[in-house]
Amino acid sequence: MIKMQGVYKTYPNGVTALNGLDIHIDQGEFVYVVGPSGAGKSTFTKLIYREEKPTTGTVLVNDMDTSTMKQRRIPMLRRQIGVVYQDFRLLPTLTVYENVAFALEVIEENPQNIRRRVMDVLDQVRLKNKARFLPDELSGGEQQRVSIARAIVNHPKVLIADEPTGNLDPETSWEIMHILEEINTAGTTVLMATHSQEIVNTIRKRVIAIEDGMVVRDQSNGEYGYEM
Ligand SMILES: Nc1ncnc2c1ncn2[C@@H]1O[C@H](COP(=O)(O)OP(=O)(O)OP(=O)(O)O)[C@@H](O)[C@H]1O
Repeated sequence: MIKMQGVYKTYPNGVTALNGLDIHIDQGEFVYVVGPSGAGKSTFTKLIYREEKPTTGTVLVNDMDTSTMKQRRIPMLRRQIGVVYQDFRLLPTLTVYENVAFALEVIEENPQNIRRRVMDVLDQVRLKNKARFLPDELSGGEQQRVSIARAIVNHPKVLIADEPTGNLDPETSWEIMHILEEINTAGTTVLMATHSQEIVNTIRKRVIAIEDGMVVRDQSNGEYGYEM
């Protein structure tokens, strides 16, 4: 369902971030993307939700070719993909409820459905009791759970998490991992870029290691493989 073939990406400043990627990920997989800083992990994920386009090569997501896709089709692609960032990226003046509802309002979902779906998803990330809080009234782990709720409220086929535990303490990181595992068990493909040796070596999944813009390792039940 995610298929990259012969993908190269050179940014306008001349930096080559991806150097011939061939990757195939099936629906329902859980994949860690690991590798040194600057290896191309974020660039790889950005190609999937068409934040960036490859310089050459093809990127297929659910049979849509994101490399040649017309601008007006991008919203349709993004409806199938949820994204979670290291720094949460919540809107600071909106409540927890409003941050999550916003994702549905922009696609003009009807108000009754919005209410039901937002409360369901807040229940899933165990934050129903904080629906009226503002982001800065929450802990880092709670903010990340809101951002996960926002990412999945539209039932995406793919969830991309770019270092979702990067700003969190170990205990909170495990909570986030359990939520990501639950989402994956329900059928969503999860792609997680991470520098956490402990997480990758404990919750074993497929590991794709990228170095200098190339896949140097692709292991099922893999390990982190780098010294911290
Ligand atoms: N918008 C951009 N313009 C120019 N160069 C960029 C841009 N984004 C990333 N790069 C460069 O592309 C290379 C790969 O960056 P990328 O962010 O994909 O790496 P990464 O593996 O995610 O790194 P990290 O683990 O530090 O987040 C780096 O050399 C980076 O400086």
